[in-house]
Amino acid sequence: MAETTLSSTPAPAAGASPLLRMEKVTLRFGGVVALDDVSFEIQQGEILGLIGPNGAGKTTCFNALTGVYQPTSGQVVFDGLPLGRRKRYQINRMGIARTFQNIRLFQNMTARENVLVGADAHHRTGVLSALLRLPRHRREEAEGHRLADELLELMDLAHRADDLARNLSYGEQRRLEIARALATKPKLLCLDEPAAGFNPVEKQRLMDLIRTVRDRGNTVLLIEHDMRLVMGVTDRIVVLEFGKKIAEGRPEQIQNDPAVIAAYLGVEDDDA
Ligand SMILES: Nc1ncnc2c1ncn2[C@@H]1O[C@H](COP(=O)(O)OP(=O)(O)OP(=O)(O)O)[C@@H](O)[C@H]1O
Repeated sequence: MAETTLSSTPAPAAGASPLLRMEKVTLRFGGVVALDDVSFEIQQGEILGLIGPNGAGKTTCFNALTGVYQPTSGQVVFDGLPLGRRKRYQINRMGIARTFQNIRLFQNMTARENVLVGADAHHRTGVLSALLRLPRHRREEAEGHRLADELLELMDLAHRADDLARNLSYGEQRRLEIARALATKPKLLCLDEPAAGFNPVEKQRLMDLIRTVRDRGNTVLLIEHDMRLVMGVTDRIVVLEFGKKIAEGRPEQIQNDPAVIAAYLGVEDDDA
């Protein structure tokens, strides 16, 4: 068995508590063990990459921490609270937002309206105050519009604000998804293959955007197949293979880890 970098993972700052903890999470689909006793932490303010060959369990991991699936055993703790059996919208309100591998926008709504849907999800006032146009609702509405415009600007989409989502280019739609997720004011933003289908220039731009998002105070969990992007933008990386965590560490450690190299080359790591 090749040595992994588990022991060389940088220790969190003294006194810091992780934003998210996966604690011995196992998730089975019938006979398939999609996640097998997986534990890792995401520290506040870091960009963590989640990588692994096809079918390794990355998306299942996202699904476990956004409430799409319940772990068969183990638990996810976010901001000090176990997610338990909370529903997706409740987890979103706790501060976890995500984008999807396949773009899921409201295609017949404008870019701004798509972002406003995200902002609305965060509003505290209900239908009655909306109908009565109570001051608190009006304030939330104005704040939602301000935030939508700020996020469209951030994602370089201000000039597309009034265009229907379906008329946006592929890259613009991907950035709009990120803007919509950010509109829910998440503490943790989970990006599922945000660079899929991007050319090198778009990938570089996305790396800059991810850094900007972190600099705004978000923590980022990134699933991505493009190794240059992952190595270039993440602080730490967790590697899965066949549902198990096989390594964890800084990009330069992961890049040279024999178990990771073996997993990607599809050879036995004893032979590597
Ligand atoms: N809803 C489901 N029902 C049954 N099996 C599933 C389901 N979702 C995922 N799996 C299986 O769990 C395993 C992990 O899949 P998952 O999609 O999490 O991998 P992944 O690392 O995200 O792969 P990719 O990089 O190809 O997207 C695979 O064997 C997959 O077939």
